[in-house]
Amino acid sequence: MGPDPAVAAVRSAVRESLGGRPSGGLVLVACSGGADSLALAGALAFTAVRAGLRAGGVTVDHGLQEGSAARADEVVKVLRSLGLDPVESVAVSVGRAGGPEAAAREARYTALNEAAERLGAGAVLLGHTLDDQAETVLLGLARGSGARSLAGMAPCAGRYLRPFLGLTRAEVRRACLAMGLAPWDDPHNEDTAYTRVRVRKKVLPLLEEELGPGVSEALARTAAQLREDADALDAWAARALEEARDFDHALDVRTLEGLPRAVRSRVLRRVAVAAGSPAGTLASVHVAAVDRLVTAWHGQRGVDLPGGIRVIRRYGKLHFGTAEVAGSGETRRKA
Ligand SMILES: Nc1ncnc2c1ncn2[C@@H]1O[C@H](COP(=O)(O)OP(=O)(O)OP(=O)(O)O)[C@@H](O)[C@H]1O
Repeated sequence: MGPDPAVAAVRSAVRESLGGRPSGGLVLVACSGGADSLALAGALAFTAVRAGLRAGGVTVDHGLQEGSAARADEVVKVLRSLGLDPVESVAVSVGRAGGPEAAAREARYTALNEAAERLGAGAVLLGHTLDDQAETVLLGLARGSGARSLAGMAPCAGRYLRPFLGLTRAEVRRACLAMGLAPWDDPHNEDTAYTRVRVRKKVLPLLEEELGPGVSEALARTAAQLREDADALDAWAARALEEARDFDHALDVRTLEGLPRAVRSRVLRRVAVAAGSPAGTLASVHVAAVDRLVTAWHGQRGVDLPGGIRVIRRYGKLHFGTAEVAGSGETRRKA
């Protein structure tokens, strides 16, 4: 008798995601002890040996909940019992900036990056599922996001791999239990004070009830399609940027005018971020304001962006720089 179908599915998802890695390389699973990342650990332990890879694990203790250190110890024990080696527990201190959830995520990724560097791991696996992806897309739609955000989480981003984006949370949980692993259920996942939990527990079930089953799968498919579109537009923008930029890193307005707005706004965003405007606070209204310097210019002096970056149009070029530098340019122009 073969393995339980859910177990077979998680193993095959991990095998597919690890395909083509150089043999002998180390792959880490980022494990919280929840059903998703525990199933991931179980599937990795099974798959890695057969793929000629070494498998290890890291758990991060955010220190935010009662008993979190003991739980991290528990996770370490389970990962070791699966045969993973090395296994590390990393305690992080979580700041408050941007809210506790965002701060915990940032501290976690910093810790995972450091662990990957220290241990020489080529890949880190994350347990996000199709349901997480559907929630991300719905939240993005509610915020009016563009294609890049609606593309959701990438199956492969740098060293991070998400093998379970094609599997439902229920399927992954079944696999976890069928492998004899006891998941820890984070009480936060039940707390409807969090928008994401309300989307999971109220909005998506209502959509499924009213529109028919398969809404989450459909949202995840939308994400995958938009990822391809957004990748294509980004590649176009990268080429367009090379064409529009002169030796001085200023952008030629005529070249920009000839681009579709979707491509031009990507070029402008990219240059603004490279100049020092923080990606997180640079909103589409800011990019639209810079775009008007190109398409609807009435001699206005310039546009201020977050991070003290100023964009000015001068002699058919857009210049991005700190407000002081741009300001001195303006003075020169007037002189
Ligand atoms: N404490 C932890 N230690 C190690 N890995 C973790 C921890 N918490 C989460 N992860 C990893 O991140 C994945 C996603 O977890 P979760 O959905 O709780 O995080 P999120 O903050 O919503 O997602 P993201 O970090 O991508 O924004 C988990 O499946 C697991 O692989």
